[in-house]
Amino acid sequence: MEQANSCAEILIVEDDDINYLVLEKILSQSYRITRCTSGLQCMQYCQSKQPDIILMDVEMPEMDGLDTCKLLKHSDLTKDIPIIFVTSHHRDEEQTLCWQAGGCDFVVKPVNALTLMHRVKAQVQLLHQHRQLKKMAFIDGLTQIYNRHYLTSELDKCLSYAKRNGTAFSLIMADIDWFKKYNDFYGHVKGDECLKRVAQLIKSNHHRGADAVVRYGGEEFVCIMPQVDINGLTTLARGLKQSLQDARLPHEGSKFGFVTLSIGGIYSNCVRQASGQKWLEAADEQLYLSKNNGRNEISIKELPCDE
Ligand SMILES: Nc1nc2c(ncn2[C@@H]2O[C@H](COP(=O)(O)OP(=O)(O)OP(=O)(O)O)[C@@H](O)[C@H]2O)c(=O)[nH]1
Repeated sequence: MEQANSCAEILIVEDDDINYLVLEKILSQSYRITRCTSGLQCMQYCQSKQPDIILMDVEMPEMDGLDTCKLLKHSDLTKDIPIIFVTSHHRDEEQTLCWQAGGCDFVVKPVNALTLMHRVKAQVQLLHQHRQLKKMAFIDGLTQIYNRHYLTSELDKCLSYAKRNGTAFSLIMADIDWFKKYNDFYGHVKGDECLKRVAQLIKSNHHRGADAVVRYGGEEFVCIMPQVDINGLTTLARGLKQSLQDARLPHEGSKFGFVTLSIGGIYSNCVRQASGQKWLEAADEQLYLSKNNGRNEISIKELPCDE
């Protein structure tokens, strides 16, 4: 595999050196180029790292470009990568096979440099727009952290990944205490300000890129933490409680005098239950234990495994 340049990453899957060099010369001015020389190598590469776009040769020994494309489109991890076929086939039925396999476009050999540049540029633009829209759809307008749609979309995927790899996973559900009284005392505008501050405090408690902080409901938050075990979860939950204590956001309606969170934590040191719904229900139970224990409390439990 060879790398060059910056910006979007284009993976060129091409077994022939001359053909590869032609494509690389056209694209390497504007994009980062990676090369795989077979369908199998491409599959392996994409499991660990997903390129922005794939330029796929159709004819390759062992696994051809069409079969490679079909396999990529079957995996959650790779199904959204746009695949442009590079084909010497001109007939309609051969080009139809490219579309049917899941390709988003194709260029014919011998490759016209201008056509290739424009086809790739169009896909890169679509990709940016798609990512922007996805980001907007997944961000909570008030707090600017992830929203419930994000959780619904990502939690099961993260859990399946953890289950496949037998790794740890933890989840926190946290709810601001007596928030109705906060709104009643300070008004909704200040209530919104408080939600923003708390969201930022929760976010700044997490330093790993894999963690995600979500506004789950009105004054309820969820943190998902891949590869975090009981020790990590305990540290993070205590850190969260402490950061609220340090911030001391005034709350006249609370017996503590400042804004606090009731926290429910669920962990599995080796994930076997991949249903996000089950994790959320279990975290909710722990959260309500914390509420019943007087609030500003942490309750943590291992996820019961019913498999
Ligand atoms: N300002 C503001 N308030 C909100 C928002 N979303 C939900 N709330 C308020 O959050 C309050 C939640 O009240 P409850 O569910 O009774 O819970 P609580 O008062 O926090 O009581 P405990 O959870 O039992 O400690 C309600 O008054 C909602 O109106 C929001 O976006 N902005």
